[in-house]
Amino acid sequence: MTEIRAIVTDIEGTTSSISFVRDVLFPYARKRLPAFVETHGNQPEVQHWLHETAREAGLVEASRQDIIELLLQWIDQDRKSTALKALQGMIWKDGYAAGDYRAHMYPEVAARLRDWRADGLRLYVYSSGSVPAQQLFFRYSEAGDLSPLFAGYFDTETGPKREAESYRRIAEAIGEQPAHILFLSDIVEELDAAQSAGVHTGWLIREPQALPDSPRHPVFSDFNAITPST
Ligand SMILES: CSCCC(=O)C(=O)COP(=O)(O)O
Ligand SMILES: [Mg+2]
Repeated sequence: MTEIRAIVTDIEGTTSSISFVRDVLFPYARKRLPAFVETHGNQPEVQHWLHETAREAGLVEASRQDIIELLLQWIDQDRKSTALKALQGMIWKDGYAAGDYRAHMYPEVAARLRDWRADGLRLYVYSSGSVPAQQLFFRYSEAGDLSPLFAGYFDTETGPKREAESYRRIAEAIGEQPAHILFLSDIVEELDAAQSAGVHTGWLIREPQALPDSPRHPVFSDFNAITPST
């Protein structure tokens, strides 16, 4: 492997469990979204994302109630909408601040991120969650405040995670050739896209998931199994 200088990691299913996102964060946002939109719907940033929601759905004239219904459907469908993710992030902020939950981290993740930083690697996040949501996630993690370990965050405003161009943009933004970057994810289509852009890949397949017969990316059962060559 060429020298790896930067690691870009996904969150859900990679650093953290899918069930924390689906069973804790999503229901928290779902329950509070109608009141949040009613209370904060006139704030410019919230207004912007409500407008983007309607635009994404192709709705020309949508009432606030229509948009709320749509967003609730999208939460149930786990739609990776940039607008939904931005609004969810704003709602989650209160839950973290109140101590209602802390972000799940697989047990080895924090120590391994620290090792990589100590080895001089730069760490980044690329997730469908909005950048503010990612920052909260690592700041209020079960393993303490991990946010100082990261040099930057990318969300779907950079582009969809299943498109190669998004990984080229990330490489450019962090000032590295794709060949010096390792992208970690649990989703093979994201890894395919990263590989098409020339980025190295690591496929996190955690127990009890079965290993594929002939995986098209290097497979790791956890972060301890990853040794980026530097
Ligand atoms: C940033 S925390 C919330 C994660 C989230 O909403 C999500 O959709 C996770 O997607 P990922 O790209 O990290 O698999
Ligand atoms: Mg994932």
